[in-house]
Amino acid sequence: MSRINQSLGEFIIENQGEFAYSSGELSRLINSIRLAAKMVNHEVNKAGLVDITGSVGEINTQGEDQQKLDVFANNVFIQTLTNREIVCGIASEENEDFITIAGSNSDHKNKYVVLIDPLDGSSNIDVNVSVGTIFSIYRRITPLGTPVKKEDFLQPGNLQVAAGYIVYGTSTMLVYTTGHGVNGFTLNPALGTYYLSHPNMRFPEEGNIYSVNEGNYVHFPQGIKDYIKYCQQEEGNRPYTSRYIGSLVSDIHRNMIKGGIYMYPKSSKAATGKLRLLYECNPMAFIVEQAGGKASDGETRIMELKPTDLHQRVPFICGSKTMVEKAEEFIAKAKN
Ligand SMILES: O=P(O)(O)OC[C@H]1O[C@](O)(COP(=O)(O)O)[C@@H](O)[C@@H]1O
Ligand SMILES: [Mg+2]
Ligand SMILES: [Mg+2]
Repeated sequence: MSRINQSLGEFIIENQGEFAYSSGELSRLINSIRLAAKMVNHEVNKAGLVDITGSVGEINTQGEDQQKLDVFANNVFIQTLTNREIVCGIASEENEDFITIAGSNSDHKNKYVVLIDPLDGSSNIDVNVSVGTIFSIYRRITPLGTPVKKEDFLQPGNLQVAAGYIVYGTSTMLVYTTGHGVNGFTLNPALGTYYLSHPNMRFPEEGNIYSVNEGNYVHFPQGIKDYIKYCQQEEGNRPYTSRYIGSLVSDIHRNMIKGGIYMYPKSSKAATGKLRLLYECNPMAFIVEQAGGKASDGETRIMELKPTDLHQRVPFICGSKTMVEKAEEFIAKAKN
């Protein structure tokens, strides 16, 4: 049951009954993410001050120039989850391998694994443009009492028990789902409390915003080029408006509120696209679908893809249902 301005803590407790395996552990897990996000929010708001700006001068496991805030956010989430003894393993976009968390009794008794993109939209940190954090939660499939294994992290997205993101923008919001719809909570910085501001978020069936890095246009597959041309044609409610922030969380958050499509296709420069299946595409796909939208790699439902590698990348198209279906139509036509 939800009420406007209900606090996130109240909402979690009042809705934990909805959850199939409710034992309070998932609630504690989401509460820990809420806490870690507040600590990261505090640093993000200082972006621009010397000590938190710029690169650490190292290339991360993604081959990207790792930012100080990437490292800070990664440490905060890993520490907060580890200290609260509620997860048996964590996989992060910033870490080569997954982290096993035995627990203080070294008994590997915890049920959940968490996968995180601790700081999404890193290229926007130093230019004061909104960034985010993305999280995805699964029940482990290996036996309790044994160390977590890689297969616990390589589960298809449709087995997620919860997923969400935090957007650090004009305000800070935490948006998540446990498979019972999508709810958004805005942080009141004065009180340090998140309040339910966006109950039961829904993607408009159709929208008029398209989000894609058109700088890569010449490298895109023909189907994507044809769809972008379709978006720009003078017909019906087109041409659509082009909006691209370059932070996945912020682009999808805007499109969920206003209606629109986000695309990060494969290209001749990136044969499998750029975005990571485990840390970005699966959790955002769960949110998008729970809000009535659609998410695919252009052909296959993202959440049905069987992951094979901790850092695999996939083409990603998601948003308003009819717009994603139209894009898939162009992709299929160009293939024939
Ligand atoms: O600059 P590009 O190639 O358009 O890529 C932007 C995309 O890359 C990302 O920044 C990748 O995420 P990270 O910042 O977590 O590495 C997405 O947030 C964003 O949508
Ligand atoms: Mg990211
Ligand atoms: Mg990141």
